[in-house]
Amino acid sequence: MRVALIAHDRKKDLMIQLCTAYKMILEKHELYATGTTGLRIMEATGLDVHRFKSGPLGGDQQIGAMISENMMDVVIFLRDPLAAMPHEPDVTALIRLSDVYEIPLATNIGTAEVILRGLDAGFVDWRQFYNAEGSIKF
Ligand SMILES: O=C(CO)COP(=O)(O)O
Repeated sequence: MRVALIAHDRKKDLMIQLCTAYKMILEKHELYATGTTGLRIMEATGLDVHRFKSGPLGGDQQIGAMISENMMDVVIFLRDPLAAMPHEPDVTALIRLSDVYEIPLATNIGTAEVILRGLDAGFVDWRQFYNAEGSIKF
C-alpha cells in the first residue's frame, strides 16, 4: 500500500513519534511525504520515504495529484489546527481530494493510530480492487 505522511511544523515531533512507534508496520509499505516531513522521518527512523516538495512549495499538491490518479491508499496528515498557513488552499485541497476518492485519511494522531493498525490488519485491502485509473477490477 502507498502511505502519505505529512505534518505541519508543530506536529512534526508527533509524526516522528508515530513513525517510530509504528515502524514495523510502516516499513512494509511504500511511504511518501512532503519534503521536510519526509526528511525528518528518514533521519529519525531510517524508514525509506519518497519525498516530494515541501508543503508550501507544492508538496501537498503533488500528493493530491497521486490521490487523483488513485495511486495513494492512506493519508496521514497531522495538520496544525491552531496556525494559519500560507498554503491553506493546498491543505484544504488535499483533504478534499481524499474525500473525493474515499481514501482513508487521518488528521490527528488518534485516528492515525487506528488507521495504521487497520492497515496492518488488512482493513485497507479493498484498495487493491482499484487500478491506477480508479475503476474497479473484477
Ligand atoms: O506544509 C506541509 C503540509 O501542508 C508540510 O510540508 P513539509 O513536510 O515540507 O514541512
